[in-house]
Amino acid sequence: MRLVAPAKLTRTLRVLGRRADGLHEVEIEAVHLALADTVDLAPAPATTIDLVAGAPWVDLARVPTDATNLAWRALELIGETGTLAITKRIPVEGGLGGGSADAGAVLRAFGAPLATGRHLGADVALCQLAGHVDARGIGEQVMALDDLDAVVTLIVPPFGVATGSVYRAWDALGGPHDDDEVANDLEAAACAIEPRLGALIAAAERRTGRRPRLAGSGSTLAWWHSAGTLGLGDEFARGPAAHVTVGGDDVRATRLMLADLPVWLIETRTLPRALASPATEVSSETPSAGESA
Ligand SMILES: C[C@](O)(CO)[C@H](O)COP(=O)(O)OP(=O)(O)OC[C@H]1O[C@@H](n2ccc(N)nc2=O)[C@H](O)[C@@H]1O
Ligand SMILES: Nc1ncnc2c1ncn2[C@@H]1O[C@H](COP(=O)(O)OP(=O)(O)OP(=O)(O)O)[C@@H](O)[C@H]1O
Repeated sequence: MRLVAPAKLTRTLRVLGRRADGLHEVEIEAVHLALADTVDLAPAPATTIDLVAGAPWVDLARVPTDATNLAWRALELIGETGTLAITKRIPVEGGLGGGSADAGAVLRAFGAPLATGRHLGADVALCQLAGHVDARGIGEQVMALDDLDAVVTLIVPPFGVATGSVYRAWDALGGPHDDDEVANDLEAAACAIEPRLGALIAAAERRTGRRPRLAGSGSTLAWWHSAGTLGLGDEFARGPAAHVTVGGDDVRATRLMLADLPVWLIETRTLPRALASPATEVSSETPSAGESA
């Protein structure tokens, strides 16, 4: 069984405050993208994980292959075992819910109730539901919204940001809020702990005239525009590229230097909820290791 595990992208992320247990109350509107991991699952008496890098920006060294992998934990939670072959395309620690996506895909395939994955992570129910989602509480109270059709352009920096550190920085900064229509209350906190993010946002705004916003807790940045609209369309004509197709939707990517950092520029689009299902066709072509360096 081949499962599609789409990346989640927050459109608005408001942090309402810190609870007594240290977790934060949030209000999130998020979509899922054609940029997706695939999880090939086959029944077996014991669980094993095999990882494949499905895109050159994926750092497999940071993904566990033991019982701490969120896909393995999801299987364990519902009392199943099997071989999991995960093709990672979602950047690791990119704020796009990579681990939660894989766990959510496993839970969705078995029709587990949405509350099942809450102890695996605040984002797991959101990823299990897929499509366009509203999330409240610590992110685990989810509601399906009508599909939202949009093209997005992502900047994937050569570093990740740990979610817990970003929420702690939000507390330390006194809980800043963001008035933008595409608000992310965690952006200032992420920039405080990772100054290269602020430099990338400024360089990206200078280059395109539009400010990209932080995805979730970062480190990915996102514009809700096509690369063409941003004047970046020509970037895809040269240099090493990666190409992924999910349900007929293309994900195209290329290398770019921004603020003296080598980043990946990825154009993708929102994936309707119905396509986050086992029958969806997924394929990818990635350049050789030499080209992707
Ligand atoms: C930033 C978002 O990804 C936006 O969708 C989520 O709010 C975080 O979801 P997640 O990555 O699934 O987060 P978890 O793995 O559950 O939590 C990682 C850490 O982030 C902090 N955390 C997470 C969610 C939340 N509502 N409040 C928090 O304070 C906690 O320190 C927690 O230990
Ligand atoms: N299946 C998985 N894929 C990726 N990372 C996993 C997986 N299972 C566990 N992890 C762990 O989760 C950590 C966070 O990776 P992930 O890509 O989920 O971060 P993220 O996208 O920033 O998360 P979020 O957006 O949910 O805050 C990794 O460093 C890794 O150790």
